[in-house]
Amino acid sequence: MLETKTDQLRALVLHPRLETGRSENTDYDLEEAEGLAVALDVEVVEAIIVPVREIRANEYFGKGKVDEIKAQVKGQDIDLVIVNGPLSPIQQRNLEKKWNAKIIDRTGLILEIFGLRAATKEGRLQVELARLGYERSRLVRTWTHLERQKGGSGFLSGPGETQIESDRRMLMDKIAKMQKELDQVRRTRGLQRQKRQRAPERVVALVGYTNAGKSSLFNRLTEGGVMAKDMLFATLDTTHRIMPLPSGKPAVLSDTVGFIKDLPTDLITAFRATLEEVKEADLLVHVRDIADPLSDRRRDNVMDVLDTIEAGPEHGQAMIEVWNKADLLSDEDFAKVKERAVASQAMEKEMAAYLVSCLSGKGLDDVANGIETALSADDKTLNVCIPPSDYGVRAWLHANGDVLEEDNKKSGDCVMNVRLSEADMGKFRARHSALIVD
Ligand SMILES: Nc1nc2c(ncn2[C@@H]2O[C@H](COP(=O)(O)OP(=O)(O)OP(=O)(O)O)[C@@H](O)[C@H]2O)c(=O)[nH]1
Ligand SMILES: [Mg+2]
Repeated sequence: MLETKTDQLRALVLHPRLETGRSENTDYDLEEAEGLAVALDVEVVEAIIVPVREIRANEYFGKGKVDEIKAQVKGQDIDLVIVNGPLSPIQQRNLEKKWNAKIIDRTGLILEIFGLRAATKEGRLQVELARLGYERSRLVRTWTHLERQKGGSGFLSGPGETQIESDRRMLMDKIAKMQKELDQVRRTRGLQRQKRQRAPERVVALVGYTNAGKSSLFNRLTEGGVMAKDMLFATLDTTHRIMPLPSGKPAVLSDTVGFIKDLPTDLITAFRATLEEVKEADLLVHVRDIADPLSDRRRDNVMDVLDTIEAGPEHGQAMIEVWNKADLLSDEDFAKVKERAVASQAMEKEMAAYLVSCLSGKGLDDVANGIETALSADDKTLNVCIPPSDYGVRAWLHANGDVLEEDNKKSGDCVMNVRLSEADMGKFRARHSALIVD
């Protein structure tokens, strides 16, 4: 359904700048908040930085500011105030009363965005569950999709006490029901993941800050990929596709939810299943918007989130970086950044980075090669001698490894030199150590 301009909520974006904290990047923070608001399809009437000397328990902002903003909300006919920071339920409630407008804080905003973007059934359930948890702690109805349009019943008026009680009961029921549903979806996904692990394809997961270009890269890299009916696992959902590696071998590429600064804990919990997948990937590809002035800070944010789920290089997981949006760099910056990327590829100790533009397609071949190189970095070779009775093993080696040499002896034995990933090598040693020569 197309919404006309007049249906859009008129929003005021406030970025609280704590006078005590570091504040050098406030402009970008404001810009990010504004961008998120736009992503929600609201009309941003104004976005302003509000200095906060001390956070007040009741209304977050000082009295003077609260009155000032009240006048602005009234004067500009604002429906929604987005506060780009954490509000306690009480602060949110009080400000809503005072300003007579709907308020959402940063967590609420991020939840809404995730809700809009969740593509899979699991994703939708996860967001909804996180949102319900958040609502429960607030005892006020947050902004739901149904209420997005202007003039929805009771949109601006807060619920009364009995309403709150029955809302709370309803929420608990709903949470329990969804938790069940989600458990079911997770079981299915767990099974799929097991299948994927048993399958010979390596799993490569894209991670990165929201809007860095993960999905764009995903689409680019899987362009030539088949939707793999003939592959070993049954379902590839919208976020898993086959990527043909330059050697011709297929890998499974998985697109993931974008990370963001101050990811609400509710969301991290809700997305645990998705994040598990990140953890178990053979390789992480960290997609970064290299033209973003806050690129480095956002890299740190992403690494922090990875750390909380015990994924990434710190936890022994292979990772490379893709520096996207090269087309947005000036010629001068491009040359400098490119030099850094090339240098990183040559250095053992540094994480290899590849400069690309998903928009123009420039650099994508290098990324594909980089992925293949990283995937095979820990490969090991092995000499085996397989008697005819064990020919199933031979097929397994062909499916899972690179057969570098193969010699069929007169005796019927097959002597092979095979390159295997570390993981497959482990499996092979555990099951067929008797067949290993050396
Ligand atoms: N100029 C330019 N824009 C790009 C490039 N790659 C992606 N974009 C744009 O950046 C925006 C975000 O791209 P996505 O691929 O959706 O980013 P994402 O990381 O998947 O974002 P989330 O899923 O929201 O976390 C889109 O508007 C893309 O068109 C690029 O190389 N250059
Ligand atoms: Mg995406």
